[in-house]
Amino acid sequence: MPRAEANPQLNALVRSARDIAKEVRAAAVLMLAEVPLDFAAISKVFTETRFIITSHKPEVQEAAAEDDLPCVMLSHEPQTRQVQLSVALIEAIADDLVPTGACVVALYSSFDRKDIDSVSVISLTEHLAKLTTRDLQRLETTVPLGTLRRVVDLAVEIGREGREGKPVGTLFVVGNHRKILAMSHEGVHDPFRGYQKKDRAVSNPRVRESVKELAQIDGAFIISSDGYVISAGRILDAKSEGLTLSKGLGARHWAAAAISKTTDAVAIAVSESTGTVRIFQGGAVVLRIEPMDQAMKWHDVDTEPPGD
Ligand SMILES: Nc1ncnc2c1ncn2[C@@H]1O[C@H](COP(=O)(O)OP(=O)(O)OP(=O)(O)O)[C@@H](O)[C@H]1O
Repeated sequence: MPRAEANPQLNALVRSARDIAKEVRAAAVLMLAEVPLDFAAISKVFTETRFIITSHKPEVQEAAAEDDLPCVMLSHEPQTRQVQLSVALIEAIADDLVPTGACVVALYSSFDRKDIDSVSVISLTEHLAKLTTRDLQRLETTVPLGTLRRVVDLAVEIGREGREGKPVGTLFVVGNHRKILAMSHEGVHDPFRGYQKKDRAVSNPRVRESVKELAQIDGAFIISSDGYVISAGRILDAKSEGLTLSKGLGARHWAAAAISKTTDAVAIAVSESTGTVRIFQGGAVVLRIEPMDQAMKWHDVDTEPPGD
C-alpha cells in the first residue's frame, strides 16, 4: 500500500513524543492518523514505549495491520479531534492496550487537516472522568440522551460508592420497557410497585437514593425511555447464545449483552467486583467507564469537527 512521505515536522514530533513518553513514563504513544504513513519505520523510534495507531480511515487501519501494529478503529463520523481521542482511549483501555490510570502521549493534527502538528500528554484517570456527551450521542440509540445520561450517572455513582462501604453491582435496562417486562420475570417482589409516577422519576434525587439502596437486591431495574423506573428486581430471560464477551464477565453481564442483542434497549451493568460500568448495545460493550475517585463531569463539546 502506498504511504505518505514522512516530513521533517512529523519526524521531529515523533522524536519529541518519544522523549516526552520516556520522561512521563507513558504507557503508550497513540497516533491519530488521517493518512497511511510508514508506521513500521515510525515505530522503530519507540523502542521503550508501545506505539498504537488510531483512525477512522480504512486505508490507515489497513496500513497499521500490514505493519503489524495495534490499531484502534474509530467509526466514520464527523467528530472533533478531542472526541476522537476520547473514544480511541476508551477503546484502547477496553482492548487492554493501555491500563486505566496510565498516561498516554497522543500525536494528532489539530490545526492542520491532515498533517500531524500536535503532541498532548493525557492522563487517563483525569481524561476518562471527563466523558463528553458525544460519547453517549454516538451510541445512536432510540433512548433520549437525557435519560441515558441520568442512568449512566447513577450507575457510575453506584460503582464508585457502593453501599455502606460494601461494593454493589447492578443492572439497568433502559428503553422498550413493555418488551423487557415480557422478556423477564420477578426475582423479588417489585419494591416500586404502587408508587406514583413522580416517585419513580430517575431525575428525582429521592428516587436516585432509593435506586442506590435497592441496587443491592438481585436482578435488574427496568427504566422507560422517558426516565421512569418501571420495575426493579427483574430477572432477564433473554438467551445469551451466539454472543461473545470478555473473559471474567459473569451472569449479570451476559444477561446485559443478551437483552441488548434481542431488543433495542440499552443495558448498563455495574460490576460488583470492580465498580466498572459497561454499556451494552446490540449484544456488545459499546462504552466502558472505570470507577473514579472524583465525581464524573459531563462536558458538552460545542466545537465543530474539522471538515474532511
Ligand atoms: N438474567 C439475569 N437478570 C438479571 N440479573 C441477573 C441475571 N443473572 C444474574 N444477575 C444478577 O447478577 C448477579 C451476580 O452475578 P455474577 O456474579 O455471575 O455476575 P458478574 O457478571 O460476574 O458481575 P459482577 O462483576 O458484579 O460479579 C446476581 O446476583 C444477579 O443479581
